Amino acid sequence: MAKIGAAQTPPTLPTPAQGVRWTTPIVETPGIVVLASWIWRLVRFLVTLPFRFPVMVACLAASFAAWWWLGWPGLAGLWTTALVVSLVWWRTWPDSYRYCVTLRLLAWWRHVFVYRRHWQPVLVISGLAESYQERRYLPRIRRVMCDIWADRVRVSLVAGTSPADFETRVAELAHGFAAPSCRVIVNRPRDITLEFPRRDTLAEPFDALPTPDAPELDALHVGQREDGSPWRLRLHGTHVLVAGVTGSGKGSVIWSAVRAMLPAIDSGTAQVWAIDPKRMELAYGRDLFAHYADDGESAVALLELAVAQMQDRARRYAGKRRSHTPTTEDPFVLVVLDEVAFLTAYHPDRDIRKRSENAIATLTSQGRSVGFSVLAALQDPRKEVMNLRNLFPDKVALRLDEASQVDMILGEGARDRGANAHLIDPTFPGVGYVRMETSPAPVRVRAAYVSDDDITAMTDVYAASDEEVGR
Ligand SMILES: Nc1ncnc2c1ncn2[C@@H]1O[C@H](COP(=O)(O)OP(=O)(O)OP(=O)(O)O)[C@@H](O)[C@H]1O
Repeated sequence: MAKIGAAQTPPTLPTPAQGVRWTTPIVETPGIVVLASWIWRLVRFLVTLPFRFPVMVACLAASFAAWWWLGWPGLAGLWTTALVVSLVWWRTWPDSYRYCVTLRLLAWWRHVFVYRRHWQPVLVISGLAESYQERRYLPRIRRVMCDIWADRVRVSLVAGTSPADFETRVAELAHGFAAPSCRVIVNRPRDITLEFPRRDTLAEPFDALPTPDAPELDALHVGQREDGSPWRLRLHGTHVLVAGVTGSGKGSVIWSAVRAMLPAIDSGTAQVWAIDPKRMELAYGRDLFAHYADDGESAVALLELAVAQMQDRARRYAGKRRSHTPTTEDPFVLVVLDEVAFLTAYHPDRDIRKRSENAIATLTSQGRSVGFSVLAALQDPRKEVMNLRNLFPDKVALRLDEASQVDMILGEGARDRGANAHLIDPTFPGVGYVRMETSPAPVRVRAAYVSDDDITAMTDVYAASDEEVGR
């Protein structure tokens, strides 16, 4: 008799749990097969060892040969000679020694004791290990290389996964391998490199850079990239928007660019037209500018003059040439706009707002090929404040307030790829992220700091005379 309250099951129907179930049969692998597989792995390891670690194998082989033929004194002699050669090499050619010995040893060490050791737990916990038919597949480390500031781990992806899976887990990977950040570089299909900096090369500010003799307007040296190489900013043939909260160092990007252009300004092949609503940032070097405006009315007049000159140049070029080469007759014109939202959003006069927006839109959409560029700075990148963002092909994200603003500036996916502009330390002004034309992965950079004294010195040497610039 069924108990009161027990589940009632009709005796003729099987419950779903009692339906037919197929289970995978368990077949025991014979011991000989396991043994053969281990022997095969050992042989493969020994055969490939000289190709994978040629220097280490050669050292061991030479040591063994010295000991075999010459005994312990021979081995001691060999190692003493190696030590002396090493010391002389280190003292005489430190760079080549670092490249050929120190960094290779470091790469080997980090491969074995950091990446291989923690690879499985970090990848499994961060969700990058894949399972298929009850087997686990891990991306494979192909090689670890070190340079002066970062480790580069080359990885083969598991079939069916994509680099985007790694890009969305850069924070987990960085913390997992105790690195300050992680960047994903795609080499080929199923072949990526994870870049882990070992230290922050941009932690120390650096002074204004020397003025070049012949400035390249499409690659102005304005700062340093995280990997120690120069950060070159293109101005000729593009427009640049620099976004960052107050105190993030927008001024240093603008001033570094102007400084790098100085000889071209001096020779008359380039002009800077400046709009400075705060009257603090650019006023200091006012004499360097061909035109200067600091209130709404004069700023719009300046922008409309730039549009008129640009259109005149375009009319002259029509049907004759398709690109601009800076000359004294047709100089490269850089319109610098500090706090562009003052004109497009905050100015009380609606007419001024409308006219400036039209002028900026015209300059940014038509100026590129005739030698007119806009370099604009902005504190708040939201659409309500600046809806012309997309007319600027190149953007620099300095320290931002919110995570959501990163993609607004650098484009979709930039934050997933490691551009954490919202996490930049406030004590690191001038640090930011840029996207280079050659790669979708954002690059961390720092602008050189151009002090007030530097600006004064620049003005003393290079100030444009009114006659020269036709003011
Ligand atoms: N590249 C840099 N390296 C070191 N220090 C810097 C750098 N840029 C700026 N600073 C420091 O940070 C301070 C603020 O910089 P800056 O005025 O350029 O910021 P900003 O973004 O233009 O701010 P705001 O929008 O309020 O004008 C500067 O006074 C300077 O001391």
